[in-house]
Amino acid sequence: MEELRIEANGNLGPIDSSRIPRYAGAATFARLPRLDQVEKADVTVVGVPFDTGVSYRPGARFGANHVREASRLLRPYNPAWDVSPFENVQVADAGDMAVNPFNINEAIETIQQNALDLTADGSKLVTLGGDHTIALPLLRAAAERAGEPIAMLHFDAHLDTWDTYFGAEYTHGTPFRRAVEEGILDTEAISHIGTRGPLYGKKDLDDDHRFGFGIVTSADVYYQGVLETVEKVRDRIGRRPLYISIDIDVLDPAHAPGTGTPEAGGITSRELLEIIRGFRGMNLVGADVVEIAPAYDHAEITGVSGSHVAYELVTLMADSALEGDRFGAPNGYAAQALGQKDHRPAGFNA
Ligand SMILES: N=C(N)NCCCC(=O)O
Ligand SMILES: [Zn+2]
Ligand SMILES: [Zn+2]
Repeated sequence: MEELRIEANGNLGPIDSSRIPRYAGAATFARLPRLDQVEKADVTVVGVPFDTGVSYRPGARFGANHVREASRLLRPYNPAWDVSPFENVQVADAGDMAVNPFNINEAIETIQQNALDLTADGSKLVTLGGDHTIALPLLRAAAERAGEPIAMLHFDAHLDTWDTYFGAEYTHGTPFRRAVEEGILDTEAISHIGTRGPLYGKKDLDDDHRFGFGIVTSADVYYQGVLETVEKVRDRIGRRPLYISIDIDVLDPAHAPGTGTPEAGGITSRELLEIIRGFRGMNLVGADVVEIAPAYDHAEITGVSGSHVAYELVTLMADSALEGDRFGAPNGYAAQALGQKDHRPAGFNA
């Protein structure tokens, strides 16, 4: 069947859902072209079907395709930013990395190499997991491309700075401890957001603090709100090269039931989307959305959350490619609601 796509500024966009029903055909992220259909992508979305690192419910190996399916309903204009991301930059879907499910060490090597290959021409990567183990090789590749240790914001119910499970060093509960040990993170500029739930002991927090992490708990987001959360981390990170890793279990299980290690008391999808919008102008060099396990999902709730989160990350990358300094510029609906109406995108009336 012919693909009728939206095209603008020389960028090949999504299949036009007003001419080809959005539920028809094979899924790519947001119905965007595959990487082999474009000359070069500024932003590449890639899947990593890998969940050999999980400590509880398996199934995140199916996460990327679940997000692609749920992303059919995304539309090309993002009103919270007044930006059409797929018009500003070329975004494409590279499909899935072929990762060995029986050998974690080999899988990590493969992911790192594939991430380096996909970013060799300067493209930025948004990776759909996969369990959280995959963040380590993705961070290695991002730090290598940046040429320096990078800042990181880690959205998660969990710290993921534990040491080992059953003696295993590379698991979904340990990637950020490994990353600090390897010196690939700028430990002046790393924070967890959305942390909550029971730990093994107080030592978990002491270790985490020693590694340099700041923590904005899920309760902090509730009590201080989106804007203060954004301001705090923006002050801490500034314009450093930034990687954002989003474990979907940062959301309350009501907003993301389809995940392997759910914890009650999470942030809402509205809060998460608004926090990302608050990062306008920050130097996002790479991102992932992980831990989506469709077997535990219902009515695509988690797939929808994941697809919108990835869409905001892509928008942040596309917005940064536009002219002008956007750092700290008010953005998102919360900023608008607080009276910064001059930044309200055209078309929204009071
Ligand atoms: N990264 C995620 N989602 N979970 C880590 C949980 C590790 C544990 O079983 O204690
Ligand atoms: Zn988690
Ligand atoms: Zn995690």
